[in-house]
Amino acid sequence: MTLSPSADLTIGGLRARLSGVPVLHGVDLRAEPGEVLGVVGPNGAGKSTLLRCLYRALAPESGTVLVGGKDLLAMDPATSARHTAALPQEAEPVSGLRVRRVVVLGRTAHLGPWQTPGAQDHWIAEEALARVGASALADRDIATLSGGERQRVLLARALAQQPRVLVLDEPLNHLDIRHQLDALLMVRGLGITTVLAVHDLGLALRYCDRLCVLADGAVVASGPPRQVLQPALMAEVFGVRARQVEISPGEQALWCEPLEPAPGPAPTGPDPAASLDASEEEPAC
Ligand SMILES: Nc1ncnc2c1ncn2[C@@H]1O[C@H](COP(=O)(O)OP(=O)(O)OP(=O)(O)O)[C@@H](O)[C@H]1O
Repeated sequence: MTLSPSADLTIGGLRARLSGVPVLHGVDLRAEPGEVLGVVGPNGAGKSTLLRCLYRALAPESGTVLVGGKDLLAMDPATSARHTAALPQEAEPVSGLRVRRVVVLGRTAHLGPWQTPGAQDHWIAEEALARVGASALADRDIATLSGGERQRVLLARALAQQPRVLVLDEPLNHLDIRHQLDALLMVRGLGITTVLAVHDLGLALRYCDRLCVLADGAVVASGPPRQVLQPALMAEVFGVRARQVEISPGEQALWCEPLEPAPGPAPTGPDPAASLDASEEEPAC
């Protein structure tokens, strides 16, 4: 791995197991300050497992995670929460709490043991809600929100945490296309180092500064999105034929189709084509 003294996040040799099964096999990764780093890969590649190590939901078996040069894995929970904040893929269920209160909870990492949030904490929470376009939801019970609304509120909570590194696991889940684009542009505009697991490779191509491709728990490629999402890699890792298409000067879109037809149920009964009499006329259309 190339060591970058300026990197905000440096992951070295990260190995993790789930239920005793090795899932990450020595992941090396870095993100520069303010960079949006997309983590992509097929289902089961280990993206969520990697991200869970970054927000301390999972203790890796070995390896290092440095945030701003400091050892994240050695930090106490509050210190760690000031360094990384997360939007987990399966956001924990919360009910009976108003949205405003949920977002203020993001300030906990900045408060003393018995300290209650002050005016500045509430102001930061309101600003975070505004950033994700969810101010109108502030007085709602979080349990009553739609999936996309809830996703935006939990993103606001992560922003209110004011971390050095933001860890977002599939933040676009449940969001309609407009809110997906708003969320990506908002994240890019924050200037916070962000690690983003994302399935939509077209959006990853356009909105991430760099991509890391995971397959079977190992990094198989990383670099600028246009260099990474090349046909050979797309075929080998994702099983698709892909091509980058210039849609306007400097703007690429990704076109994909399966390398071979998707597996379907085996045909049953007589072959309809075989029953056609060769002399039968084609129906007129
Ligand atoms: N509790 C568990 N015990 C054993 N293996 C697990 C457990 N949880 C997940 N796995 C396996 O670990 C691997 C990585 O899972 P992970 O959720 O990190 O993948 P992912 O890349 O985020 O997938 P997806 O794109 O489907 O969300 C998968 O093969 C998954 O089946």
